[in-house]
Amino acid sequence: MNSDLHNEFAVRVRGLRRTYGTGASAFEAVRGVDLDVPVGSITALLGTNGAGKTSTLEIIEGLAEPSAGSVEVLGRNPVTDRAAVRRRTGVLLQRSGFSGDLTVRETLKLWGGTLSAPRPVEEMIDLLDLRGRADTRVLSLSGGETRRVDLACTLMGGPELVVLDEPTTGLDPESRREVWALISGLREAGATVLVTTHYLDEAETLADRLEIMHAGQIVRSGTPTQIAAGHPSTISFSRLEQLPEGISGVTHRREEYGRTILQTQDLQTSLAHLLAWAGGNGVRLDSLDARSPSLESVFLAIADGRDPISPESSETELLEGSLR
Ligand SMILES: Nc1ncnc2c1ncn2[C@@H]1O[C@H](COP(=O)(O)OP(=O)(O)OP(=O)(O)O)[C@@H](O)[C@H]1O
Repeated sequence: MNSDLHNEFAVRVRGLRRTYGTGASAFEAVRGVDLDVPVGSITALLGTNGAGKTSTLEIIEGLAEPSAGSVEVLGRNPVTDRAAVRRRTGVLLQRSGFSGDLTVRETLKLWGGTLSAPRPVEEMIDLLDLRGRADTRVLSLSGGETRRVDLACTLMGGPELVVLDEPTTGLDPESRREVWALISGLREAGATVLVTTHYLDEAETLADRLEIMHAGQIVRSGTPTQIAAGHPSTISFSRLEQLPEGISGVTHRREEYGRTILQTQDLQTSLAHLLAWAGGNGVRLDSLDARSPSLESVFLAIADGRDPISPESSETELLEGSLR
């Protein structure tokens, strides 16, 4: 690892702001973001639609300048030290700009020519499982294969920091899992990964640390377990009109898509109470489902603007200026 990477964070962002347009039409897409990506970690940046993830990532990638705040990537300024940072960073954009007329091998050769120390083309073909498609033109590839070519290019320079913007969007479940294995392998090889994704299961499976953005700010930060802690568990079943009053621990009830959904802070007690009532009254709870707090429930609460968490009830860092 490079000697000037003396600090423990591959990316450090402080008070980052990004405004599009000026005057009356100005829009602030990033509103004071602090973000640390520990060296050797996989950090996932998640967010509701239009939260500002891409706007933030573009600044980290050195493609845009912040309106305010500071960004350090591998200890350097990604805009003014762009050449140095770029050599040590692999970026996967949502859409790559490669010509579809070239074959996979030609594309990798061409890309390798732009790098100072590229890994061999044939090694990348094997790593991304593209051997059978090496002489196929990129425009004839499936979505998953095209994404693997993009990833091969991202990894070809042997980057210390890998920035992946939605790496598995549009991939089938099998290809997604292959990409997950590849990303985990990067961490094992000592690289740092910053990834954005819309898939919560992906973030939960892969990431050591999550940063959740909403309306231009980071509103939750921590491990997946820390983030889910303190959120209610849910019990659901096919809609029932008649339910007992005051099931122990239940804090909220709603009906959605033909199901009754109960939220509880004490899943075991509420479930025991409900089952005892159902058993005693000959009631069948069809499609009964009980689950502990998940990242999904946290995320939906943030997206809906209802966020039941309180700072006392969780280890999660409740960040200043969170939900509005
Ligand atoms: N060039 C631009 N000019 C004006 N507004 C923009 C521009 N680019 C993005 N925005 C706005 O900034 C906000 C943040 O956009 P951004 O693409 O960073 O969010 P995101 O979290 O990546 O969203 P998504 O996950 O939906 O792609 C959005 O409201 C978007 O409409």
